[in-house]
Amino acid sequence: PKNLAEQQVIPKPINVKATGSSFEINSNTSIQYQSDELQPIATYLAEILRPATGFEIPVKIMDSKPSSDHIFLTLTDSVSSVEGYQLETKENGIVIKANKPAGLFYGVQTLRQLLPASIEKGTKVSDTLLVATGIITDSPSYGYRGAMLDVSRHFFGVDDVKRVIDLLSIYKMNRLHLHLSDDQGWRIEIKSWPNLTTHGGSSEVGGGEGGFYTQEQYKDIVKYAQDRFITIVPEIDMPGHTNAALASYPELNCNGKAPELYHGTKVGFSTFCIDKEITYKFIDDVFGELAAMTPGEYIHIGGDESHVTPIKDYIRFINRAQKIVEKHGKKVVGWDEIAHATLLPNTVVQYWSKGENAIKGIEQGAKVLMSPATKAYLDMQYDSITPIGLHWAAYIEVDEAYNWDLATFEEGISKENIIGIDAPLWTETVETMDDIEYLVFPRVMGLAEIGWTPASQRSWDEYKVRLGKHKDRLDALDINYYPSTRVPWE
Ligand SMILES: CC1=[NH+][C@H]2[C@@H](O1)O[C@H](CO)[C@@H](O)[C@@H]2O
Repeated sequence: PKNLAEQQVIPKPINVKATGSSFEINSNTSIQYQSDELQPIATYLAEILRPATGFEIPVKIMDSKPSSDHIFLTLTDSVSSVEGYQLETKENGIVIKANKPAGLFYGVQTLRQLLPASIEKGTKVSDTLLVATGIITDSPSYGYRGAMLDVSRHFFGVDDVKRVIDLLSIYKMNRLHLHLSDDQGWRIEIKSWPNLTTHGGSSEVGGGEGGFYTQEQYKDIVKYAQDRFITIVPEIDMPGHTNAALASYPELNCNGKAPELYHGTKVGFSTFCIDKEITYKFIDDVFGELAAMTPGEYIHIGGDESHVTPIKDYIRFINRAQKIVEKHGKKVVGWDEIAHATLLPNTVVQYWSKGENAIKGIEQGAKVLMSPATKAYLDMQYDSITPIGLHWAAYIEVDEAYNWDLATFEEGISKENIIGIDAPLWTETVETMDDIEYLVFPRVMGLAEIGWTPASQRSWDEYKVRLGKHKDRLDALDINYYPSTRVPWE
């Protein structure tokens, strides 16, 4: 195989020491884990290797006396970072060490990329599976590395969401933010307010049939994500972007009249009725049911573009909404306008358009989640002829999506203020899984690297070669990526 140091792993590992030989995965190879909690990770790797090799690849608790030819997964305090790992490959076996299971999972993702791309096809490969020997010591720069899928403008079913989870996990992303409600659709069943989905979930942009997740389906998505060390961050956008909820319940409207369902793509025309107590009963019920099925620590309350909510009302609303979320045991994330309100100590400000809002948040002691629209918005067209996507913020080619850093993007927002990166895919113009993959890939890979690898170790000139050599892997994974002419695809 290529020397370990010449491998094309994305995100780029922090430290690679090659020893110039190789380990062969053979018919004796087993995957052995140190404790039962690690068995699912061992099985995850086995289920990649078995179809590719045709070997049995048994998965079992570690033998008392380790022998050769095996892959070992062990936890140890000698790895300090909670998501870090050490991957050591010798001629007679592989040992992946980590402090927590997540680190082992990331070591497995790196091992996956040290093997030929053909293993991703799920069929028997001709080449012998050789892994270059050496030691990879790796850990992420930021703890929040994620993407957002807007399932409101266009609805995407459970299988599409699971495909997104599969693909994000390959690049060590650990958050999926689901934009579950907006003007055009309410996508999560709330048992105490059933019309939200029976009516509010029945359409989408362009007038299609929409759809929604039952609570069982949402829990299935949460577990599928958790098994891949991805935490779901659910968003209920408010007080603006609420036409679907307002259309579902007349009593939520100040004038007591429910608007029609909305199939367009305008923003900023809707608002909850700030002065009605039922509004707060509503969000208390919604956040109560959502929190009960969301193991992650965050619930996103939206807060963007409340253009028809008087600012003083907006502030009162955001202040109350935060307290309701925290009453249900969750921390709050909101789009950067929420910084006009009084932020609770754990509230995170998601920077999408106004740096001064994020800085207002920092002045209140808040942390920032970086999603600047000119760099991280995956719904932006690559250029003026990209068939889908928007360009209100910018055209974002693959190099432009890579050529920036979280800690230097905005004067006044530095590393210690930032919890990580979130790459939003808004779906006004996105209707199919192919559309999702076309806008998300390859840019999300560079954004995953921005969240993982220190800026001092990154450059477009080096990354573009590594990305170009990743082509056969993207093809093997059947990803409908944008073949940018700025990448030397091999
Ligand atoms: C936070 C935010 N609010 C707006 C803005 O981003 O632009 C998106 C399109 O790029 C749009 O869909 C969204 O409703």
